[in-house]
Amino acid sequence: MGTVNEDLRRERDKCTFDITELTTLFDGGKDKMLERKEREELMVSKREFEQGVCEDLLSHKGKYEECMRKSIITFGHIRQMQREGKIKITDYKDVLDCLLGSGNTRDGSPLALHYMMFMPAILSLATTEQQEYWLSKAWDCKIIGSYAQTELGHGTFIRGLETIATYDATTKEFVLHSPTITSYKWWPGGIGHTANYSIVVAQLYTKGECHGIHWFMVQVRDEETHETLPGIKLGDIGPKMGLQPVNNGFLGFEHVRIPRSHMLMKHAQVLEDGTYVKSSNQKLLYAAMVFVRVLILSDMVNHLSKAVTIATRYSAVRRQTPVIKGGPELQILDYATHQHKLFINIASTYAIRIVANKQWEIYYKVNDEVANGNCTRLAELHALACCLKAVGTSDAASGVERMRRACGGQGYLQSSYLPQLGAFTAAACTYEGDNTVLLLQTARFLVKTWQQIDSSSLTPTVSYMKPASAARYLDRWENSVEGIIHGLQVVAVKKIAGCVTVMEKRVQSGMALEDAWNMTSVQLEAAAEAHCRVILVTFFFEGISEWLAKASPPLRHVLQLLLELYAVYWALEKMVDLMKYTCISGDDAEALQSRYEQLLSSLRPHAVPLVDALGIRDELLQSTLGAYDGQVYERLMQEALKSPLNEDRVNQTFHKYLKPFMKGKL
Ligand SMILES: CCCCCCCCCCCCCCCCCCCCCC(=O)SCCNC(=O)CCNC(=O)[C@H](O)C(C)(C)COP(=O)(O)OP(=O)(O)OC[C@H]1O[C@@H](n2cnc3c(N)ncnc32)[C@H](O)[C@@H]1OP(=O)(O)O
Ligand SMILES: Cc1cc2nc3c(=O)[nH]c(=O)nc-3n(C[C@H](O)[C@H](O)[C@H](O)COP(=O)(O)OP(=O)(O)OC[C@H]3O[C@@H](n4cnc5c(N)ncnc54)[C@H](O)[C@@H]3O)c2cc1C
Repeated sequence: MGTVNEDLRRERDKCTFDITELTTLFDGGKDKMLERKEREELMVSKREFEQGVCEDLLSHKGKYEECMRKSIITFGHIRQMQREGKIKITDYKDVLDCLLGSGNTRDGSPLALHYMMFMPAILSLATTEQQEYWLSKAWDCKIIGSYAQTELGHGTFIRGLETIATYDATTKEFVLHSPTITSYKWWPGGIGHTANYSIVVAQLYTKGECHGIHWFMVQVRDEETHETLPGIKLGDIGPKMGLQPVNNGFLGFEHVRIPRSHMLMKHAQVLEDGTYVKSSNQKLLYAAMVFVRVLILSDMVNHLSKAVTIATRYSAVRRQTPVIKGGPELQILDYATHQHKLFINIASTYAIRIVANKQWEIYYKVNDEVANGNCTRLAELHALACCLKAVGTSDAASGVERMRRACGGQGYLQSSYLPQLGAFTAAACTYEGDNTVLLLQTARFLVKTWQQIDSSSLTPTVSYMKPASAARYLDRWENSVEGIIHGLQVVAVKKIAGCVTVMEKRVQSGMALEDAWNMTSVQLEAAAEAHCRVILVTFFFEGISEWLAKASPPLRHVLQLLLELYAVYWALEKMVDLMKYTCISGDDAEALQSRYEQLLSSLRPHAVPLVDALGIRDELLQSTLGAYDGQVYERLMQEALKSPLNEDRVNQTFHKYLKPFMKGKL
């Protein structure tokens, strides 16, 4: 729009640090930042995007069709980069990170699953030969894939899935069948109208024996006509809370035959004669889910970055209520309550980016070990990915909701883009494993770790449990980031130990272990969350320390404030636990509260620069409230005028219904 809003300009004039320096750290280095900018420039410079209609105003069908048009431009570009060797399948995590960050459809993409689940599942579950065959086709988009695991009857309990794959040794084929309505696949993204292949999860039967769930490549549509293949029943599941164009669908099979080679056989195999060869570790079959949970944490950074950018810029522009009679109205960013809403989420954005990067490092390390036959850290990785996916998506979802409220009524408008971000993050709390269920998986690992604490050496992410369980670990409270980490560690350990004690008592009183677990599961979920808080603050602390070593003094100061705010915020949030389990005193708690308020004031001048440094260009932010120039009122009006209801001065319903009603004729 041109001129920058005066208030926003003033905020930027006061900036004390080099914004590009921070963007470079956030992006993971200068090269990565330049690559991202170049990629985004190419994507948004495509004129075809401009010709589109506003997606928010379209029907369910219209949204799908418009998003398909846009996605093809995006993915055409990605394919071009891949053909030119600029992105490689070997850096698949980077590819996904880039795609998700640079996605420029408003409400998801029908091709999202192809990249987010179909290809990762091939990478995790297919043999080298299968990968060579399927990945080259998928990577080049010669085929488009979906991932069909969840069924109408079962999402969480995957061992209870009902789809059957029976091996027929005479024809060397599997026969896929959906025996009940509850066995219909329900939710696979892209299956509605986009994908022509899908990875399907089904109970494997061979030689009359069931071997549990396995993963199969199934063609569902003709490659030329896109017509559904015989025996396949599929369709769209209808409008959702958000992510309309993701094209989630249903899928059923009536005795559909696929070749033996279409079972993904990296970990377990069915030989030609029907002999089943078990995986060295059956949980390796769940590898794709672990990868995607790790990916989801990275994706939360994208959504939260957008939400805090929108809300912070808007809060600098928005003025409301003079504090001194007759004085100017304050920028809402100056209210401490508002800073309390905003700044923790800015800090969370940076924290989740750092933690997500650290989680990727662990993921690749453990994966390398597994490839060499060492599965020692598999359970730890699973527990880590589960709790970080659960707490990360939950923090992002509540953060986005807080940002929506921070924008008052305007945040409720689709044109603000906050409702869509809310729908993205809400969905992430459910998909790839409901958050409660995932936290209980982590709890299971923590309980086992606690029970073996004296007899075995602890893996790195739980190594704090041993020292933190010692009576003298925290005999003096310290109000510092390290002190808070120690306090949170003690809370986590005592909560886990408490759960074990409660369960043991319940079992001793005659309760079955399963019932004791269920009855204690509210506490178990909280214990897993407490452990995850330790991980989040610790990884953020370690990651910021690495950034501090590279940063110039003015930036260092701001990063330290951000880290401290994050730690103090969570200490205050968890004060009841700290009071219960550690030696923190009422005076320490008061001092922390007062420090928190100081931190809000100290961060106030840096708020706009901190979100500018996230580097989201307007075309990707797509928000009336969050654009760089802060011309919010002009944009709001411009978007409102596009409403189809404004096309007629008098809507036909006036004559048809309202007028007769007002005249008492209806
Ligand atoms: C890139 C595109 C660009 C586009 C650009 C343009 C657009 C830009 C914008 C685009 C934005 C995005 C758009 C939207 C995309 C939407 C994506 C949505 C994707 C979501 C897909 C899905 O949603 S897909 C379905 C996932 N559905 C689940 O996720 C089920 C959960 N349910 C379980 O996952 C199991 O059911 C559960 C609980 C483990 C129990 O499994 P179970 O019953 O077999 O196991 P048990 O509990 O008995 O546990 C037995 C022992 O196994 C251990 N163990 C268990 N798992 C283990 C593991 N993985 N690794 C190691 N160990 C493991 C455990 O710890 C126990 O260990 P121990 O015995 O030693 O204690
Ligand atoms: C937007 C979106 C996209 C999706 N995309 C795909 C896809 O592409 N492919 C695919 O296969 N699936 C997909 N899913 C499905 C998703 O993976 C499942 O919805 C998810 O795993 C939860 O399963 P469910 O819906 O059966 O919930 P349920 O398992 O029925 O859970 C319902 C409630 O019961 C609780 N609960 C269930 N079991 C337990 C337990 N053991 N202990 C305690 N509480 C429990 C849960 O916490 C939850 O609150 C998608 C879902 C969404 C929303």
